[in-house]
Amino acid sequence: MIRAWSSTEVVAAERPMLDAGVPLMEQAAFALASHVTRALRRAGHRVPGSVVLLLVGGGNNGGDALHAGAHLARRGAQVHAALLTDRAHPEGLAAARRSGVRVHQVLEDGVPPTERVLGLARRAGVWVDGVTGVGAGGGLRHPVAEVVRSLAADRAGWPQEPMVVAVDVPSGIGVDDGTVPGPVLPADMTVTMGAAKPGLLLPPAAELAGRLEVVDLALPLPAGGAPAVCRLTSADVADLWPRPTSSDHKYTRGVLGVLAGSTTFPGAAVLSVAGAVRTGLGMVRYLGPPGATTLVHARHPEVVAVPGRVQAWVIGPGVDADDPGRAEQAQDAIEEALAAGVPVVLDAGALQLLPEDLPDSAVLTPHAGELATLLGSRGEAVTRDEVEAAPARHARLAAELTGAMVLLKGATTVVAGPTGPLYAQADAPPWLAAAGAGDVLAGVLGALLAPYGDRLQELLDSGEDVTAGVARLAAAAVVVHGEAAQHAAGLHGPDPGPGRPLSAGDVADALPTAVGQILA
Ligand SMILES: NC(=O)C1=CN([C@@H]2O[C@H](COP(=O)(O)OP(=O)(O)OC[C@H]3O[C@@H](n4cnc5c(N)ncnc54)[C@H](O)[C@@H]3O)[C@@H](O)[C@H]2O)[C@@H](O)CC1
Ligand SMILES: [K+]
Repeated sequence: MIRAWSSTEVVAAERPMLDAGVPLMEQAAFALASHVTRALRRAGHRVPGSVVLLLVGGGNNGGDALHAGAHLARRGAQVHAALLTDRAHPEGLAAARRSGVRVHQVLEDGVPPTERVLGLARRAGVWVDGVTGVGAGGGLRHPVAEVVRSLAADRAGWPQEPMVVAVDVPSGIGVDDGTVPGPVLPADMTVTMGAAKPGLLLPPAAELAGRLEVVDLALPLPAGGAPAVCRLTSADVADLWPRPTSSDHKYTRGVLGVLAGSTTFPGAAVLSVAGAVRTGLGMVRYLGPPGATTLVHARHPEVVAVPGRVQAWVIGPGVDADDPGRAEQAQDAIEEALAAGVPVVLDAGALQLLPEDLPDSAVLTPHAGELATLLGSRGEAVTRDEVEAAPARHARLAAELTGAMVLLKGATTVVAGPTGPLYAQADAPPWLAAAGAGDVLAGVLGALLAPYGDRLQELLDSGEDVTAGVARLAAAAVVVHGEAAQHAAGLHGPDPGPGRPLSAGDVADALPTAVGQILA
């Protein structure tokens, strides 16, 4: 699991080590230089002869860049440092000069002239972004904001873009909330010090961080304390997977009720059932209109289409909340699920039928537009764009207002409960942005929740942190769904290339392979 800690916690953890004289900046800079070296080699270049430009701000982030530049210069790189303020880190600057880094004080009347920085930048194959790190907030300010904006625009126009390496974070992101309040130079790699920061995992900032490398500085982060943001890996998913044993039967493996599909959207029923069945569970009970039931049976004859006891529910994919009969049926199912105290996934149409208060064993699965509508119905008027600009904050707000777990779908999906760490999963290839993919995800999540349904009350009674458990399972469902999409898009294997188009059905069909690979 990748854990991200807030900038306050990281700075607090660094303090006793710095007081004890541990040379954290030297360690950080050495690791940074090593990562740049490795990245150059991966790209088929050698360090001697490579031209590196350090973009240096006035704090310790610039200090890291200068010290790393000194290492790279000693390894034979031609290193230039563009000082974007008049207060560059003194020891870093001295070390850089001693090692042959060419230092350019590019300020004119206190302002770095963009053309001059661009001139240096165009000669370099690697740009090291050491403008600001955890010490800055609220987006880059004038005048460095203009420099960074021009560099980002200039780079995008190059036939062969330089490699951008961000020091600690891409300068200008919202380090703790993942927002992008102003210009940011998108990085190919971010070398982050001590621990990942929330903005490196949360969208939209995370999408500007590139490959993430965490430098272990042995920081005394609170033992057992909760990080701000987590990201599950396939290995974490394997650990929590409900692997069947020889003593299992269909009821112990979980029975999932699926109320999905309508005359208008019968396909959603097929896809959400496929998501559940192909993830693996004891049984699916399907409730829907006759036409959709026929379609479901044609694909999944094992599905039972009569009501009965279930251990979890998926309610809402393809359900038209404006169809009074169907809305009433969905509402009854929601009430039944909540009264029985079993986990329930509330998707699509069901999001318009929510009761006032929900438990955190209910998982809402909106996309940004649906979340904006949901928040609007709770007195928080926001647009879809506002949700997309700060997904973590809005997902958390919706969780606080409803009491439920919120899984906000996107290129990076965020899971937020009313309390506890957030999860941010970036497992989906862009090919997954296709109709019906969300229906499959609802089914996957239902299949993962069903085996826990009967034990939920028991877990609550024993003081287990159910919120944390449900959040983890929701994040796990996103991992499995994303992995299946990788398979369906042909993105597995040593040299996968650009991938290929997929349908939601292809994703469902790839689920057994994805699960098998995760558990292998
Ligand atoms: N505490 C330490 O000794 C360690 C710190 N490390 C590095 O130090 C960084 C933190 O250093 P600092 O606390 O000095 O802060 P930063 O270097 O992150 O930022 C402070 C600098 O940015 C400027 N600034 C602040 N807000 C700005 C804005 N909105 N727009 C433009 N400029 C702005 C300030 O004037 C100052 O020059 C970390 O991100 C990491 O890179 C690492 O070396 C590890 C050890
Ligand atoms: K930076």
